[in-house]
Amino acid sequence: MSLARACACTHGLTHMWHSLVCSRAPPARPPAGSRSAPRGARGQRRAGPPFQFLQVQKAGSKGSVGLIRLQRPQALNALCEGLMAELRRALDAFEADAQVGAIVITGSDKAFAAGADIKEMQGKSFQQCYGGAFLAGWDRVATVRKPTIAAVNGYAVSVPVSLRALCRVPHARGRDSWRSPPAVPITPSPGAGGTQRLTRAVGKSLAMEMVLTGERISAAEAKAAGLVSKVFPVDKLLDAAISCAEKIASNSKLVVAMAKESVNAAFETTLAEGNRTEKRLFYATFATDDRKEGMTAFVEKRKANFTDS
Ligand SMILES: C=C(C)C(=O)SCCNC(=O)CCNC(=O)[C@H](O)C(C)(C)COP(=O)(O)OP(=O)(O)OC[C@H]1O[C@@H](n2cnc3c(N)ncnc32)[C@H](O)[C@@H]1OP(=O)(O)O
Repeated sequence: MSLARACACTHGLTHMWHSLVCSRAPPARPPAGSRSAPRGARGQRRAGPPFQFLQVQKAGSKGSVGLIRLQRPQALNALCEGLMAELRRALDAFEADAQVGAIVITGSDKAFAAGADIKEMQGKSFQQCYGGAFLAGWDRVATVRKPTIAAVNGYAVSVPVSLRALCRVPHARGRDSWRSPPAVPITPSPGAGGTQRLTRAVGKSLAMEMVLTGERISAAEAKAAGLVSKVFPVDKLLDAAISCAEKIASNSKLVVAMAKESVNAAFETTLAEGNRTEKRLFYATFATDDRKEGMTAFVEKRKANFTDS
C-alpha cells in the first residue's frame, strides 16, 4: 500500500505527500476463467483489423465478461488516438455481444494508463483540437450501456478524468497511485471531463488540489474519497474485478442497463430529475419478462432464469 500523510494548510486545501509506486509486481498471468481463444475476440478479428494497443478477450466461467487490457507498454499505456479508437471498437463489439453482461478494463503491472499522449498533443494547434473535436471520442467509455469496471493497476495518471471516471465500478489494487492531469507542470488543463467528473466524484477540495498540483494520491486515499469502490492486493485485483463483472452479468442485462442509467442520473442531473428518471425506469421494468421471473423465483425460492427480455 502506498504511504500517504496529510496536513491541513491555511488556505483550506489539504496538502499531501505521497510515495511513488515502487514495488515489483508478479508477471502478468491469464485471469481465472479466461478463454484463450474467446468467441468474442475471434468475432472481432473477423469483423475488423487486429488490435495493436489492446488485448481483447472474454473471461469468466461462462464467457460473460468482456476483458480489455491496454497494451502500450513503451508509453505506459498513454491514451493515444489509435488506442482510444481501438478501445471504442472493442467496447462497441462487447456492447453488441449478447453473451457479454459486463466489461472489465485493465492495464499492465506498471501502469493502468499515463493519461493522454503528450507526444501526440505537443504539436497540436487550436484549429486541430477544435476542428477535430480532440478527445471527444473518449466519452464512448461513459456511454456504454453495459457496466464497465476499471481494474486499475500501477500508475493511473489523469485516469480520474479519463478512463476511471468514465467507468462506473472502479476497483484498484493496494499500491496504485492516482493523479489528475498536471495542469501546472505540463500545461494542458484537464480536457476529458476531469474538472467535472473528478469534482463530482471526490468533492471540490480534493479535486482542486489534484488538478492544481498534479500530485498523486494512493489507492487507499482514492477509496476514502469515493473514487474507487474497492482496493485489492495486486495478485487478487483482476480476478476480483472479473468476479464482480460475472456477478453483474448473471443478472438481467436489460434491468442492469436500466439500473446503471438510473444511478448515472444521480451523477449527471438534479435530484428531482434523477428521481423522475429512476421512477420511469422502475415502471419500465414492469414491462419486462425478467422482472416477473425475478420476483416469481424469489417467491418460489429458486434461482431466477433471466432471458434478458
Ligand atoms: C488532458 C488530458 C486528458 C491528460 O490526460 S493530460 C495528462 C498527460 N499525462 C501525464 O502528464 C503523465 C506523464 N507521464 C509521467 O508523468 C511519467 O511517465 C510517470 C507516469 C510518472 C512514470 O514515470 P517513469 O516511471 O519515470 O516513466 P517515464 O520514463 O516517464 O515513461 C516511460 C516512457 O513512457 C513515455 N510516456 C509516459 N507517459 C506518457 C504520456 N502521457 N504520453 C506519451 N508518452 C508517455 C515516456 O515518454 C517514456 O518514453 P521513452 O522511454 O521513449 O522516453
